[in-house]
Amino acid sequence: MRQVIGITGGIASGKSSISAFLKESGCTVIDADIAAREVVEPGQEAYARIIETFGEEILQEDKTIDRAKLGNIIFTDKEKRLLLNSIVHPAVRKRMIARKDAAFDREEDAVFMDIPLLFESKLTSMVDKTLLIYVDERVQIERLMRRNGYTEAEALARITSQMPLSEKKALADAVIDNNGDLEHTKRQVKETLLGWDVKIKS
Ligand SMILES: Nc1ncnc2c1ncn2[C@@H]1O[C@H](COP(=O)(O)OP(=O)(O)OP(=O)(O)O)[C@@H](O)[C@H]1O
Repeated sequence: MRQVIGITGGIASGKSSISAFLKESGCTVIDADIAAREVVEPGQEAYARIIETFGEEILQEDKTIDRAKLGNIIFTDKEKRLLLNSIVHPAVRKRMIARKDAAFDREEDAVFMDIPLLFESKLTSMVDKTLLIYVDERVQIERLMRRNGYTEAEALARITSQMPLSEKKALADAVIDNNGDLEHTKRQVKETLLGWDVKIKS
């Protein structure tokens, strides 16, 4: 049975680390953040619509969209934020679905989608199963401080601006504990996938 498995979690909970492991094991992992960047590149349909809507002043000299400028506009204007989302979100979904279809055409058994805001953006209809990468807040703060060079307060501010991982836990089909070392995490992923009848190489 072909399955689409959504990988989610919080900031610095370990989604990318798990995705890298799955890719090394020969799986297709479709990254929502990457798709979101690709659909607004020059030449894409969403790119043209964004310029129509927001004007050429949001372009940089090299004609790419100035994401910071656009971010500032939508940060203070809810209507514009919804408008931008109505352009970008369907394009992202379409792109991810095309990648998934291509993987299934290659006879792959399962496809993974790394979607940080899987539950918040109600994208669960895109996936058959959800895998939550979980860490305790203490570990999350430490890893975020180390990775991004944040102070503890900066790390905590970013964590608390998101839906609590404890809430996401209740929504997920399986929870992977990433508090320990990566080998321990990988073992849990393999076991969970085995339980779902998904075979991966390593
Ligand atoms: N089990 C682990 N043990 C030690 N360090 C880890 C572990 N898992 C992840 N890390 C480290 O923690 C940081 C966050 O992990 P990662 O980038 O995979 O998280 P993420 O969920 O993809 O983050 P974001 O959504 O913020 O980009 C990275 O620096 C990573 O190397």
